[in-house]
Amino acid sequence: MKEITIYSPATSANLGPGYDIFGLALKEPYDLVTVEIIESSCKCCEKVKISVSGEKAEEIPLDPTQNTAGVVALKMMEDFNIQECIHIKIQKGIKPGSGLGSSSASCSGVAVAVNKLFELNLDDLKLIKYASLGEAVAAGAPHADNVAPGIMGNFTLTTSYEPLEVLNIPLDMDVVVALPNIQVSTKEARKILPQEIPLSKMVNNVGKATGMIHSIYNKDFENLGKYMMGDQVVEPCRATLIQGYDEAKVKVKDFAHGITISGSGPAIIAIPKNKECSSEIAKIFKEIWDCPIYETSVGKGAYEIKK
Ligand SMILES: Nc1ncnc2c1ncn2[C@@H]1O[C@H](COP(=O)(O)OP(=O)(O)OP(=O)(O)O)[C@@H](O)[C@H]1O
Ligand SMILES: N[C@@H](CCO)C(=O)O
Repeated sequence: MKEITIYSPATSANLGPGYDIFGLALKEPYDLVTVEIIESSCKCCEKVKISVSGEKAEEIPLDPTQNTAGVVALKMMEDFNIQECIHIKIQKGIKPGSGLGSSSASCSGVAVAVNKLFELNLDDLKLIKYASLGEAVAAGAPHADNVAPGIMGNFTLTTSYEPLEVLNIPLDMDVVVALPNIQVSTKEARKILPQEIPLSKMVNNVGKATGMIHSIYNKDFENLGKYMMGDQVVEPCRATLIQGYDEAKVKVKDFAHGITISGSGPAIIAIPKNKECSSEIAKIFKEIWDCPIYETSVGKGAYEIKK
């Protein structure tokens, strides 16, 4: 039967002061999402069947109403009156609960796959809207800062949620990412955040976030890293959840323009000063956490892999 496979990248959200707004697509790690049209007369009780392999596959729900990819597919199929049944095969390269947009990679991958397979011709913004519905299952809120770069690639700004508005900025930059073996659920890491903040912190964070955009346009990675580390609201709350993070911050100082928590953690992302510094940062991360490390760079959004 007809099928399509999508490369769906890991993404790093927030980048310090850009909570729920900033996001980066990474070249590695990534998920592969295959969607196959299966016999309409199949005996499966659902229109959407899911199977998962790879990183922590056993922890991922197969019920399409609980799996982030399933939720997106069901909604798209309902809206476009798609009668066929589909089998979603997710090969996880991104560990769930990582802070690298594992749940969102499935959402983005399936949105792009269903769009192509059924020739829906949806634009990126509509795909991001559908994909973000899946995030509500994993994070308790349909935040778009992972699915936006997951679909568009590069650096994205989700400038509005109602209505959804996303801006995309090309960015060619190396990063080093550590994935400490600590479990942090996005849902829980959102609950510990303050619902109200003093005006002074708002002023600080807007200043740092706007400074980041200026730095990106000027390819000034030194200032980008400095501003990225200036969040006074979210990062200080979550830093306490990641053992070893404070030590890492001190030890990478000479090698990184900046370091922060990726998404809701535990992943940590650093901007190296150069290639040699990238290896030094990777070494430091390995010593502290003895965990998977990715020396990678900003990359493309989800795309079809031609077989
Ligand atoms: N297709 C899926 N892929 C990954 N996780 C899924 C999927 N469907 C449901 N989940 C659930 O979502 C949760 C993981 O999502 P969570 O947002 O906590 O982590 P993450 O996506 O890796 O991190 P972050 O959003 O901070 O980058 C787990 O409870 C997992 O079982
Ligand atoms: N903006 C979201 C990203 C989760 O990856 C959060 O920090 O909760």
